[in-house]
Amino acid sequence: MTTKTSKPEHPLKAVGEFGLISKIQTWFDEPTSDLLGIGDDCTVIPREDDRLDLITTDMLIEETHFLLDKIEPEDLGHKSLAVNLSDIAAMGGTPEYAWLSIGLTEKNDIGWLEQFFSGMKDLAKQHGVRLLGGDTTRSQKHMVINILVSGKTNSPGLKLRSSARVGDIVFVTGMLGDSGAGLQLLLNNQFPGESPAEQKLIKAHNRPDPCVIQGQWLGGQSAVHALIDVSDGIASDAGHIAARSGLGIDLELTKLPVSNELTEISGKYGWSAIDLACSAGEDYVLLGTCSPSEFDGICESYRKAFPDDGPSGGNHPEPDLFPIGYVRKHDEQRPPVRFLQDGSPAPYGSRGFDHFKV
Ligand SMILES: Nc1ncnc2c1ncn2[C@@H]1O[C@H](COP(=O)(O)OP(=O)(O)O)[C@@H](O)[C@H]1O
Ligand SMILES: Cc1ncc(C[n+]2csc(CCOP(=O)(O)OP(=O)(O)O)c2C)c(N)n1
Ligand SMILES: [Mg+2]
Repeated sequence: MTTKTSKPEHPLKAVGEFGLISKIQTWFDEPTSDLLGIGDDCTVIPREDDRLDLITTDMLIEETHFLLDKIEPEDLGHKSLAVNLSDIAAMGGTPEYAWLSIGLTEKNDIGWLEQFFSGMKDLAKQHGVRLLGGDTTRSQKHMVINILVSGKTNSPGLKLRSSARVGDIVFVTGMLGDSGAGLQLLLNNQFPGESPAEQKLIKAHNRPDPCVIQGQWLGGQSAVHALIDVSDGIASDAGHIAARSGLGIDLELTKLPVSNELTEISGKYGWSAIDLACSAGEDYVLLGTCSPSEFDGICESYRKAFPDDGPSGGNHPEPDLFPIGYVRKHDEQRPPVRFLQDGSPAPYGSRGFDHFKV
């Protein structure tokens, strides 16, 4: 990649983001297999009559998650809620309520905030989500946005990271790598983008559409077993399904769905579209596993259910389920997620995004 921000090494680099989360789990003495707890896209709380409450929270910090002068305030409001709705979608759930905590700097004046809230409200309305509370503080240097979203599903509709089965087809619901390329353009000071292709990649990064209705639909399919959203890149997110299911995953590099715009702009700047698709993250498509005998039928029904762009257009130009690999048994000799090129192990290693390793 042409643009790398050089940051000092973080003291948590060796343990990493996910190693730290495991430590937090042990420090709190929280079990690893309990539905209620840490480890999936949402916390799941069983209620009466088979209802399951879903709760998720994600934080966005200026300069870590966004560049304030390279994102429209409406888009930042949209994205802050979208990344949380995406976690509800990844459980096969329906979002209901949101809580917003914000730390504001002198750069966030009232006009800017009105637009920020307009972007968030439009997405909330689209999905029937109500803002029920939050907290507001001053922040000295960086804007901080933390949203908590609650939602619901039921036992048959719940899709866990731990439910993959050997032989399942691994699929994604949309293009990979557009968002990562959009970020590279922003880091190269190309905002709002020179060409329609560049603008589209920046939009995929700054204004991702969460796959909420797609997640609900997949939740209704018993042949779909595991589901996660792609926030850290498929290399990492497929790894979460593999780890939680105690299995391995093989992903075929030639099958990754990559947009024409990503191919064009990667060619223009000499970027690797495959690297962006595997490890840049923030695609906010869903990655799932499905019984192989039922996959074709599920794809056909999916295309009928989503004949066009979905409710807000956005970054899913060809609604489809794209098969990208298989679930296999765990094998100590192989990495949990292995990349193949035309069926043979590829000389390719890829890690997803980790806050302490970048
Ligand atoms: N600081 C924390 N304390 C407790 N649980 C955490 C913390 N950070 C993350 N988790 C939990 O660890 C799991 C993985 O988190 P994360 O990778 O952020 O998931 P996601 O990509 O779905 O947001 C989730 O179940 C999340 O609730
Ligand atoms: C300025 C800037 N630098 C780097 C990134 C890339 N980036 C930041 S966070 C992230 C991964 C997703 O965020 P995270 O906080 O890990 O969300 P979660 O996995 O918890 O949903 C990526 C790819 C970015 N969006 N903006
Ligand atoms: Mg998170």
